[in-house]
Amino acid sequence: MVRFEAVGLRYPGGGPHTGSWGREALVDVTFALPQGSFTWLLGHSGAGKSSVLRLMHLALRPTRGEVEVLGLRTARAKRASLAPVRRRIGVVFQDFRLLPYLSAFDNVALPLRLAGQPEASLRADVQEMLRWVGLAARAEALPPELSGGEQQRIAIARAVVHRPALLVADEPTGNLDNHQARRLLALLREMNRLGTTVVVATHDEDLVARFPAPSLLLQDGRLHDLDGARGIDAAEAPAWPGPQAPPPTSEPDGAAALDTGSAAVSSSGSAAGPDAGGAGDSARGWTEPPPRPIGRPERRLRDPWDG
Ligand SMILES: Nc1ncnc2c1ncn2[C@@H]1O[C@H](COP(=O)(O)OP(=O)(O)OP(=O)(O)O)[C@@H](O)[C@H]1O
Repeated sequence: MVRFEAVGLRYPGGGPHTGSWGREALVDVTFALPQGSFTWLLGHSGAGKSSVLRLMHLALRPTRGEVEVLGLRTARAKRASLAPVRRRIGVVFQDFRLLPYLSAFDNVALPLRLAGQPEASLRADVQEMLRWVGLAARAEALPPELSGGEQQRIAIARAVVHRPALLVADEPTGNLDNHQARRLLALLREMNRLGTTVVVATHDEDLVARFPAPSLLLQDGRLHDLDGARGIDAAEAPAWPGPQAPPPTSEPDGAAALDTGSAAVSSSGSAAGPDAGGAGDSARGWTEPPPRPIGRPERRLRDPWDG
């Protein structure tokens, strides 16, 4: 669950060491997203979308109010308590944030290594993910040797390889063509169907129309229209076992997934056309099959394109 309560956020202003603060980038933002929900985060440039996501993945804390993520109230939490929660969050940054001196493989492997997964099992998981995003052949490439779209796909593979309980994505389709964007969304919806809470900030209205889901709309740092996001009913969805068993204290039971868009995913799959899998795709970057089982069988991702 993600909960914002009367959140205000101010960035330091007036330059370094001046001690002054700018105007509030977020003002009285209040909402709650149940575990397992899928939410669009909408708003014009500068409205505060990235700021909301930074609070969600614990890169920032609110200057007032409370932000609760995966059971942790972050506003006054001890620093040491943030790290284990961060490890359960996948982040797709607007500017990718790949480590330029690590290969594509090592970038994707990072969350698994941080979680202490043995190298032997880790190799298969990373290769699986690289295959899925169509970049298995570029495993040894350094990020500066990859195109913008390829870097974005590596960033996406890194964000989802450890099956996070919460995935936040900041304009994840910005460098992808329409076909790749639809496939990415199908993957995110499939992860969501399995129980991951997903929040996607975007300007892409076509994508939002294609994958309808509750949305949060920001205007000048204020929540404008909750569009039902406050009232998501998460009761019916299956529990998400999660790639890393959550620490016992971290999450109330009953974590549930809301499949608000499985029909949209399916129809998108068919809309992708007869070449949605197979050779046609590898030319465009994404290959079939989508991720084969990673980890225990019950944690497998189903093929989002199998209708
Ligand atoms: N590091 C920062 N320091 C100072 N002000 C910032 C910082 N980051 C964002 N802001 C300000 O906070 C406000 C919200 O910015 P934010 O990046 O959250 O918007 P956004 O909706 O994500 O925009 P975009 O779609 O262009 O990425 C803006 O007024 C911006 O100038």
